[in-house]
Amino acid sequence: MKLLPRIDAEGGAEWLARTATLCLIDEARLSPKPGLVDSRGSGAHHDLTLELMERSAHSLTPTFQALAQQSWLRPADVALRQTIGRLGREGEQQMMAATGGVNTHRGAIWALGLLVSAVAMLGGNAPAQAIAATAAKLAQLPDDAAPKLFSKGLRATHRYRVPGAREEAQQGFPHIIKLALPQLQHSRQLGSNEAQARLDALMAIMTSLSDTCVLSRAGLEGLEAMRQGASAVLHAGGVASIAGQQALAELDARMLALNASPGGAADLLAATLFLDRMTTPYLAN
Ligand SMILES: CC(C)(COP(=O)(O)OP(=O)(O)OC[C@H]1O[C@@H](n2cnc3c(N)ncnc32)[C@H](O)[C@@H]1O)[C@@H](O)C(=O)NCCC(=O)NCCS
Ligand SMILES: Nc1ncnc2c1ncn2[C@@H]1O[C@H](COP(=O)(O)OP(=O)(O)OP(=O)(O)O)[C@@H](O)[C@H]1O
Repeated sequence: MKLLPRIDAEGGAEWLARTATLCLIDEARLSPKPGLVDSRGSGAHHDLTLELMERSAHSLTPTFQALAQQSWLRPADVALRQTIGRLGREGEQQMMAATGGVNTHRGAIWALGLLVSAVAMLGGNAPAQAIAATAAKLAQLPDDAAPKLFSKGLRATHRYRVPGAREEAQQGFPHIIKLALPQLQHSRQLGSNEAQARLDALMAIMTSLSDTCVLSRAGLEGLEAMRQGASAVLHAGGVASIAGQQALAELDARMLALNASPGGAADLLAATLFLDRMTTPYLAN
């Protein structure tokens, strides 16, 4: 794998932040995504629009930049964990201020925030697996300053006894490393265009994630519909094939009927695009 040239802390932090924001915007615009906000419309969401998602993404650039600056060449220890926990929570507040109190990117701040920190800890240059493993170390450390708040995601992980956003990070983002990135590369190699390859990567995540957004809104029936529908798209030949496009349209209709939206999968797609840009020179900017 070819890596990017080594970069310095200041320019590196700015570049990482810009790239993370771009990945959020790329994810939001990518269409057609089942149940999610995309350039066609709001999906299963009544309080979200593409414009709001983009405004939210831009509001997070300073947070990502501060995360990168504070993490540059630092080791994974409790002090750094507490710093990035504080910056992440401040980022959530900035997001809420920019969106008028709507949760657009809570899960994305968590996943991308940890990954931005991890790249910076590694000096701005490392393979995807090393970045994910470093982010996992951070996620495993305690953050005693974190308020013990109730959340829908936490309730879903307890009720259904499944891993959620926290565990995905603590395990080193297996849905990105083992499913999404390999699928992205595979679909590109088969000649899919970039949007099709990204949609295939989203499908790969959706075949197995316990997405607490889906569980909170549509229970196990919604989760099963998501997983089966995404498998059907990939088995039909992926989004580049006519049969795959048909299966994707069916999945979209099913998710809308169930009021289900795979927001966790969308966050992990944005994080996948980020790791892809970190390690694919022609996509870097
Ligand atoms: C751990 C987090 C995600 C809270 O998780 P919790 O499940 O309690 O909350 P919540 O339901 O609001 O958020 C979960 C979000 O993650 C996404 N998600 C859902 N399921 C999954 C999954 N299986 N895998 C990954 N992401 C998922 C969804 O978008 C969902 O909205 C995080 O918000 C947090 O602790 N933030 C504090 C600040 C911090 O420590 N930041 C450090 C890094 S910047
Ligand atoms: N393109 C997208 N469309 C919709 N959601 C997305 C998209 N990308 C990421 N998400 C994620 O989905 C989550 C939103 O899910 P959801 O609306 O279920 O959360 P909520 O605000 O907790 O619940 P509710 O809207 O039911 O009150 C966000 O935290 C965000 O991280």
